[in-house]
Amino acid sequence: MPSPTPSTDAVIEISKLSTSFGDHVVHSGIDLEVRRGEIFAVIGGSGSGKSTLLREMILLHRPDTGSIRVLGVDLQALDGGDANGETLALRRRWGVMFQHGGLFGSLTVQENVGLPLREHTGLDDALIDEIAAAKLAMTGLEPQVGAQYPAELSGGMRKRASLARALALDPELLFLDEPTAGLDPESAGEVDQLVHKLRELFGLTIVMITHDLDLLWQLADRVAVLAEGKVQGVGSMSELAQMDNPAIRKFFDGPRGRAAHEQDKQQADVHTSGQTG
Ligand SMILES: Nc1ncnc2c1ncn2[C@@H]1O[C@H](COP(=O)(O)OP(=O)(O)OP(=O)(O)O)[C@@H](O)[C@H]1O
Repeated sequence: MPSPTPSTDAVIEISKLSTSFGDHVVHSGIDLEVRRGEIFAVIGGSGSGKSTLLREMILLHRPDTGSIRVLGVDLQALDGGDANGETLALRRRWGVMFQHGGLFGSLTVQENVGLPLREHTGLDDALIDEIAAAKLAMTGLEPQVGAQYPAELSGGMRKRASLARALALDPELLFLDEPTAGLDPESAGEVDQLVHKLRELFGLTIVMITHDLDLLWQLADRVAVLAEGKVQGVGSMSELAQMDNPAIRKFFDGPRGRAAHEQDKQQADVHTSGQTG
């Protein structure tokens, strides 16, 4: 269930952001704000620049113009690449779950989860293993999974392991790139519940890119719609569903959009009748 009272304290502030690849303009003056404690989703058609925006927020790509502040730090002002102390300090305050997991095939699951701790802390191996095991448990994986290799896991387990790694350094901010893509509905539902639990337990701010309408209706506090290089609208799914903007309407009026909306309404009805009955 989306949180009804997210804080207004901004964790990410994006202003007048523009990005091009050659003469292909991907972002043309994007303004966005992500507030502390909210689950914020970015949606848009294929090629609308969602992944590029995510990459810009985590210092993997530099926009042409505009500014991005993450956790109070102006990313454009950071200098010196990854070796820079301020960059490292910032990187360890966020966790990223990449679309395809991004796990190293030659390392066990536990070694993968412990990797950020090895890179960013001076902790000894025994303690790193202990923390990695705790993170795996947090994401609902059995202890023996730690000794397995990514190729031995199901898609849902790989997502969980990737999430465990993203949580290794107890981040304040979590980026999820298509967290349920490629999963069967049951596994997708489990990831959905897990993300919800993480936010409830740790007050994480979560930014996700997703095409998953169930996830959007169930989880997102606010959603930004990208199209034609611009943010076409920002709001809760219910608010967006009311907006009279062709790019947003296209999203909601498609068959999948209508089906998901119907499902959400049914759930709301069940919830309401449960409360009053
Ligand atoms: N490194 C790059 N070099 C050249 N063009 C790129 C590069 N990265 C992205 N693009 C282009 O920028 C546009 C936006 O890509 P991006 O991956 O951000 O879109 P997206 O909204 O995430 O799409 P999808 O939903 O299909 O993943 C696309 O046209 C893509 O081809």
